[in-house]
Amino acid sequence: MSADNSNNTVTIIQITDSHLFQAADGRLLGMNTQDSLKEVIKKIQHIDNVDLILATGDISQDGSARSYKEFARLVNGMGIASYWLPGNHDEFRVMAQLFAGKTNLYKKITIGNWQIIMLNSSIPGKVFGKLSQAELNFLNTSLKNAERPNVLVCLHHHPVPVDSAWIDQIGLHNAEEFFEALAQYDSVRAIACGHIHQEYDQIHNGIRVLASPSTCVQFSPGSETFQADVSAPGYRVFQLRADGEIGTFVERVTHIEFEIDYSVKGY
Ligand SMILES: Nc1ncnc2c1ncn2[C@@H]1O[C@@H]2COP(=O)(O)O[C@H]2[C@H]1O
Repeated sequence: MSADNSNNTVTIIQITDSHLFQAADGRLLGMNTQDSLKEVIKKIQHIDNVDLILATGDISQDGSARSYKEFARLVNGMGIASYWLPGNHDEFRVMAQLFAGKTNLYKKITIGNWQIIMLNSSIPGKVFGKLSQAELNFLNTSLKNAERPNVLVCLHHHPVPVDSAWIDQIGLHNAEEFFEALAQYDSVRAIACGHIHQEYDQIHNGIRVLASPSTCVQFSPGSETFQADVSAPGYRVFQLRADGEIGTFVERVTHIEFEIDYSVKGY
């Protein structure tokens, strides 16, 4: 995808870890994930001049065709271009079949003065992530041939430890290779990931690593073991400036009580 407005700031919304179910009333740790995504979307619709939406994986909890169709219906309903990559809960084959010929699964987006690269870090049957040789090759080629001077790389799994023992075991297992690839170019301004169900913003190896809250349940930052958090569903706003600078912040749904079962110790 390409749009020629290279002097403009590009506004992007990252949504992640929606965990939709086949059933409209599907719940994750007690929270109805379709309802929480709808509330997040209502809030995003009040933001002016959004150029595109990036969904960074775990769109579905159960990989069902119905969950993807509902996600597409809700997200496309905003009338904003959106691009999606898979997470560990997703069934990429189902996504690819359903959205063949559509732009949603494009892996390279050129907009303003930015190149966005969408990676698939999921491995069937595993909760942790790993970039296959094919994905690493794609990353290298895309960085080499980047059509703009500033690059944002997106993937589901966090490529850095986030100070939470249980979450750090299920991150990107070949993060070293990933950072080695990025280090060969001076164009990479940031990495955006999901999976950790909490906001995150740190510099690693000179590159800014950012994560967004989930559109449903959150995990407690810094917890050694699995722990659902009290914070509300949300999303991250990115303002990608033409000079490579990034403005970014997280927003959350307010004034709505979501049901969460804190006694559940996993899913
Ligand atoms: N109690 C637990 N301990 C470790 N991992 C868990 C636990 N409960 C769930 N998980 C997995 O950890 C994952 C974290 O994010 P996901 O939403 O990908 O899906 C979650 C589950 O697959």
